[in-house]
Amino acid sequence: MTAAPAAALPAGITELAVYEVPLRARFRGIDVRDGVLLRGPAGWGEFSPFWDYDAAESRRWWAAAVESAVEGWPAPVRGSVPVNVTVPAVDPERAHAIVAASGCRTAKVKVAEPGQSPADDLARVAAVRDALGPSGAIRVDANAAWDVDTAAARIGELDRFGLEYVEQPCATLEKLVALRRRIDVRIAADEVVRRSDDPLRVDLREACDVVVLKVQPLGGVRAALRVAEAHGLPCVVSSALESSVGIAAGVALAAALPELPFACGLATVALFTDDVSGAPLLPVDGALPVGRRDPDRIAAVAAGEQTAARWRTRIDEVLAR
Ligand SMILES: O=C(O)CCC(=O)c1ccccc1C(=O)O
Ligand SMILES: [Mg+2]
Repeated sequence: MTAAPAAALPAGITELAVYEVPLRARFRGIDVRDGVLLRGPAGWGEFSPFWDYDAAESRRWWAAAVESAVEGWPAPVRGSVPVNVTVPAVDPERAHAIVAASGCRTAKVKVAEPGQSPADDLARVAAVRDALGPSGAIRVDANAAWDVDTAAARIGELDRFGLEYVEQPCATLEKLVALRRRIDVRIAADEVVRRSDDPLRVDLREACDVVVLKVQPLGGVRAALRVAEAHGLPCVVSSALESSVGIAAGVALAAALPELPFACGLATVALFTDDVSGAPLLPVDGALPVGRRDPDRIAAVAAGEQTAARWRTRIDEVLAR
């Protein structure tokens, strides 16, 4: 970064670097991913809240980056983390190719994309089942797009291909509770937890079977471990589409959880056309190794001055109280 933000950075932060990397396919309305890397005594951390999130919501993301850079992470209880391949809302041929190339035995498929039809979802999930074979696991993520009736109908159709769970099918806790009474497929809670004012106190009883944990939105590895403990449900660690620096924090969380019954959504560096690290955290045989990544390729993926300036402003807003 050419100039530091105006506000004082936390003690120990010695360097900021802004990256910008195009995605291979549009994902959650994003074509280019950007974010800030922070260097501290424990190593590098990532701060990359989405641009549609305000300063208040971004504060937990900042806390996660500072934890990574200044404090570091709790000790791992496993040395590698099984992961799912993430399939954006692409056509069936592309979905098939993404899964086949991944080496993963679990796939997470985006469904209910605005502008697409139920037939598009069915074709994509069919292609993913074909690529995985009968023994692979398929989960779908609707990102809160459906009302209860629509969710029940769509999940019934998609479950023809065998679903491990459906992530955030409806927006609210009440709708998830109503839906869960009507379907046999497990429900995973994502947005209702990570976008809540208090993720520790969301009443998930009867709303879901699985909790999705994301390091940045929950405010760090330790904060996410507390969320896992508070709910006492099986957890899946997933990314917020970070570079390998941020993904390493997700892997640290997954590695520190007492139980890890499902594959984690941490293979998303594969959605990037490039990475901040020359040793990107990409899955080998469906798993990621535990360990940090340094941004040794930051010069190659450095953001332009406009993007860098935008991030300086954003950090100032997050630090202003
Ligand atoms: O879980 C995965 O497989 C990848 C991560 C992912 O889907 C995601 C990434 C960025 C923002 C939101 C989401 C989401 O789970 O909805
Ligand atoms: Mg999700």
